[in-house]
This record gives sequence, structure tokens and C-alpha cells, in this order.
Amino acid sequence: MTLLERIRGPRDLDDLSTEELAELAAEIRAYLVQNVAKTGGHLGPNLGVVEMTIAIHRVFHSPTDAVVFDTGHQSYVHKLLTGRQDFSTLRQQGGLAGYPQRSESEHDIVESSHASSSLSWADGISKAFEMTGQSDRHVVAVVGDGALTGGMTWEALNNISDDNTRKLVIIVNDNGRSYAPTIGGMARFLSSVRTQRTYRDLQISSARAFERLGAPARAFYRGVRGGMHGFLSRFTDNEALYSNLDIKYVGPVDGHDEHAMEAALRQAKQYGAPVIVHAITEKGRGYEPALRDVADQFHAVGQIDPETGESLETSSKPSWTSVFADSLVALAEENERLVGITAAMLRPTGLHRMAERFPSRVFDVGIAEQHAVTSAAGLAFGGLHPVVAIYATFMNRAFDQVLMDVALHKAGVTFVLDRAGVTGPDGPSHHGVWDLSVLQVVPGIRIAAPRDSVRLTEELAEAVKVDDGPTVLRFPKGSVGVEYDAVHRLDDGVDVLVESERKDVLLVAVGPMAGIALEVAERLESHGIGATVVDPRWVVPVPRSVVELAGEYRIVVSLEDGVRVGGIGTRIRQDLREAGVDTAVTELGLPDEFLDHATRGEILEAAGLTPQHIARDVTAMVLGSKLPHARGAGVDVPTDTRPQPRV
Ligand SMILES: Cc1ncc(C[n+]2csc(CCOP(=O)(O)OP(=O)(O)O)c2C)c(N)n1
Ligand SMILES: CC(=O)[C@@H](O)[C@H](O)COP(=O)(O)O
Ligand SMILES: [Mg+2]
Repeated sequence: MTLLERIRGPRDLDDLSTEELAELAAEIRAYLVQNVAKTGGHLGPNLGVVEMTIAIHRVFHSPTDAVVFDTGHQSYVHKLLTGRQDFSTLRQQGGLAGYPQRSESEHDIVESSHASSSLSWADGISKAFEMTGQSDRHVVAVVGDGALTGGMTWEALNNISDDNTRKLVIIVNDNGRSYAPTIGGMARFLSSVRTQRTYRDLQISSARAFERLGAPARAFYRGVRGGMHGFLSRFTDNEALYSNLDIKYVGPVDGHDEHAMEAALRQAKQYGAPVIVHAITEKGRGYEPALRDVADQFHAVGQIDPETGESLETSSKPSWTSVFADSLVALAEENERLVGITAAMLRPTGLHRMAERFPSRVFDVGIAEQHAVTSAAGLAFGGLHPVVAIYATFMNRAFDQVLMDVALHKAGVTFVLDRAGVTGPDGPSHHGVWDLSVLQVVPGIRIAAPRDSVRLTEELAEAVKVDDGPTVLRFPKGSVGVEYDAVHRLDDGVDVLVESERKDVLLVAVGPMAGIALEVAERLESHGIGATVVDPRWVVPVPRSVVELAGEYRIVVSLEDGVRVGGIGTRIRQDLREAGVDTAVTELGLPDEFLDHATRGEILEAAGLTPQHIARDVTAMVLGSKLPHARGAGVDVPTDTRPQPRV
């Protein structure tokens, strides 16, 4: 039995010797490489927190003490130490989640993978502990240097620093990277602390650290007290501005020295007050292929060869992301007003290609989507046309900025939402299924959903020409599919993909759901039911010709890779009714539920969004029987009495 197998819970760590702890760390690293190589996952980040996580669980007693991981992608070691040592089903349907999940363990608290929330969680939990007679319980938050660039962490620090009675330990997991090296003033400061001395010989007591680190460290944490202003004041050394520190600082500590980490955490724990422990770590630690990966040190990998790190996944088709990347560069060649903005995801969103070609026209703002959007409004005010590339799920965070900074001011900003729709293995907080419902209420917004790579290029070109309001392009994760040419295009840009003489069913396909819609149409025709498929291309506002066409059919079926509630189908129904068109409408989409991790196909199947399901349901509806209520399908049974089609 290996040491790791002996660890059935955190308390089994307590009696291990220093040598055994080092051996355990080595076993965990080997386990991570061997297993994540098979399933894919966040290998780099987890290799960087092995010793840290061991130390956390030796010093603090989870679940009595609450351990919160920011973003949560670095919680594999935590899982291994808290009774979950079968990673064979990691991020697979019914298997281990790639993030903390309360249904898996009492040791798991924050399930959302949206970054920069951990300190707010910790602030709330520690307040509650104090107010409910549980003040002996500690709260530990693990926050990365990347997550620290998110505004919520500053909001939380500003509050935490106001009350130094709470037992709250903030571990800054500083590996200097988000995907790429972390940007901004904060990162520069952390880097200066990291490089100012060989941190191994630095004392870990806060008092001594200030002496050795001097003004920058003091100013930085006083910046916590006074917000950004204090942080910037480190250059003016206006000590008088700030009173005592409210958050103690311990470090920097070698995050891979388990003994030093434990010592720092024990020191922090005994303060019984908010303390920052600044740990210096290395993403991908101990695994050469990750350390050699200049892009993102194996932040997230697919299936790889564990020996070489080479990807075992190949695709003959380009990704949606790469089609966007190349299309944008081509447009930027012709239009010098175009600039790109990313929130710490330059390569994942494809903006790295524009950055390589036009380095001064791409901005990485850190994990700061709200700032990205409002800064884009500023760029537009200044005469530029920003393209904000962002994963659909992270767009949720910046809704108010889209509404009140971009749309209210009619700013010409284009949002390119990658990973729109069901993504799959990253679970409920990663599916990009809310953008269509959330964004369509923004006055003046125009939303496009390209069905294939040709339309992506075309609709991006159309979007960046709009300078009097926000435009949105959304497309899914992964490789592009088949290209679907239109049989003809209506005068308002709607593409007719297949047209039936018999006006039974009008299928309105949003984006890549066109493929499924065409298959459904084929099946319906084989049942003697006439089906026409249209792709609006621009789905918000609903094109006039969709409303007009609908009046000629018995049933309209909308199909979208987004939540059905408040989706495009709802909008179509509303527009039809307002136009006096009483054609029955069925909106097909995802249920308004949190969808667990699984493959995209498995999730669409479970939601009834397959050609078989849809054709069966629509056939039943057309033949007049009540529809079996497919999950995720709203049904408006037709009242139309026109002659029944041949069966
Ligand atoms: C709001 C939000 N935006 C973007 C992301 C995508 N994302 C996942 S991990 C990551 C980098 C995190 O960097 P850091 O906090 O330093 O953690 P590390 O991976 O270095 O351990 C980003 C940008 C996210 N999870 N949440
Ligand atoms: C944790 C996080 O938010 C990202 O690392 C995410 O897992 C990346 O998703 P993709 O693999 O789809 O780029
Ligand atoms: Mg980092």
C-alpha cells in the first residue's frame, strides 16, 4: 500500500514524518500526471499546490475549519487528501468533478469556477462563524495571483481589513501566472517581492518581512486598507495616510517546502486574525513537459502522453477559436480602429494571434471582465472599435457594464463569446448557456450566432462595422462542424437552409444547432411532414422575415444551445404574438438548471436536444397529440385545424 493510499482523510496526515511527507508529495505528483494524462484536466495548477495543500490539511482541521479554493481548478490534491482517490472518471458523467463539489464531500465548499470570489466567500463564512458562536473555526482561502487581479478580491480585502477579529488565513498562491504570466501592478509587486531576495532565506514573520521588504510590502497591504490608492502610494511613501495594518503578512514562503509552509500557516493560525500567507509556487512543478510549456504550463490539458506531455487528441477541423482568431487578424489588417481585449485568456480566446501581429492593439486586463467591458466603452468613446473576447459564462459577470456602460452610451463594442452553449467537462459554472437570455434584454444589442466557420467570418465582419451599439457573436467550444450553405438568403439576411413545399413546420436554428435542425427536417419529411429550416444568423433582434414566414406554417420550432427560459425561442414567440401571428411555437433549448459535468453530447441527449427526440416530439405535435414534455422543451400545442399531413 502506498503512502497516498493510507490517507483516507486529512487526519491521517498528522503522524507522517518529514521524510514521509516528502514521499507523499512525490506520490501525489506521480498520481496526478498518470491520471490526468488519461482524462484531461488542470494538471499544471494542481502540480503547483501539492505541498501547500498537504500543509493546509495538517495545520487546519477541515471540515471544522473551512477551506475555500478560488476558481477551484487546483483542488485535485485536496480531493486526494479528503477521501477521493479514484480519478479515472474525472470530469466525466457521474464521475469526479473537476472543481470542489459539495455532493462529493463535506470538505468542499465553493463549486463555482468563476475566479476571484474566494475572499468574499471567506469574509462571509468568517463573519458567520463569529456571529453564531463558532469563532473557534478558522477559514482558509487559497487565491491565485491571477485571481487577485479580479476586482472582487479588492472589495473583499477592503472589508476583511476592517475587522481584525476573524480567524481568516488568505494563502496567496503566487506562481506568477494566470494562463500566461499574470499582468498588472499587483503582479509586478508580487514579482518584486518574489525576486527581491532569494525567498528561501527570508524570515516568515510579518515584522521582519516588513523590515527586509520595506515600503513596497507595507504600501501593498496598506493598499488593502485604502484600496487602489494606497497600493499606488507606495511610490510616494506617504506613511501618514495610513493607520495600522489590519491584515498581517507572512512570507514570502517557499510553497514547495512543506515544512516552511506549515510553519507559516501555524504562525498565521495563532494570530487569530486576518493574515495573508504569501506562498511562492510553480505551476506544473515537478513535471518537465509542463514547465517547458511556455503557453500556460499545462494549465488545462486534454489527454496527453504522460512521458512526453504530447497531446493525444487530434482534430482534422480547425477550432471555432482559431477561425475567429484568423478572421479578426484579417479584419485588423484593414481596419486600424480594431483593438482586442482579453481577461487573462489571450490564447484560450485566440487573441494571441492578433497580439502577435499587432502587439499594441491587444490588451490583457487580468481576470477583470467588468473592467474589460467598461474600458471597452472608453476605447469606443475614443474612436476605436474594441473586440472583447471572453468565454460566454464569464460574460455573466459583466452584464451591468454591457448594459450601462456600453449600450446606454451606444458604444460600438463587439463581444465575441467563445464556449457559448454546453461545454461539457468543466461542469455547471462553465456552460455558456445564459448569454442569449441575459444579453437579449439589453436595449440596442445585436446578437449573432454563426452556424459554421464561413458565417463566423462573415458575421464578425458585419459586427465590427456597427458603431452605434453593442454587437455579440457567440459560438461553441471545440472544432467547427460541417459548413451549411443556404439555398437562398432573404433580404434581411436570414438564410434558408432547406425549404419544404408543405408549410407544416418552420425550424428556426440558432447557430450550430442548424446541423441538428437539418437532420430533424429530414426525419419529418420521411414522416410526410413538410419542414423548412432557416438560420437567422443575427438572432437578436429577431429578423422580420422570420416573423413573416412563421405566419405561413402550422408550427414554429426554435432550437438553441442556451437555456430555453428567456431564450431566442421566447423572443420569437413574443414577436409573433405582437405581430398578430398565432402560429404555435415550440422553444427547444436547455432547461434552466445547473448541468453537471459530462460530454456535450451526453448533456444535449439528456435535454432531449437530438434529432431523434425532436423529430419524434414534433411529429407527435403535428399529428395533433399532446407532446410528451421533452426536458427543456416548451410546448404550444397547435389549435390549427388545417388538413392533417399524410402519415
Ligand atoms: C471570472 C473568470 N474569468 C476567467 C476564468 C478562466 N480562468 C480559469 S483559471 C484562470 C487563471 C487563474 O490564475 P490563478 O488565479 O493565478 O490560478 P493558477 O491557475 O495560477 O493556480 C483563468 C483566467 C475564470 N475561471 N473565471
Ligand atoms: C478553470 C477555468 O476556468 C479554465 O481553465 C477552463 O477550465 C478552461 O476551459 P477550456 O478548456 O474550455 O478552455
Ligand atoms: Mg497563478
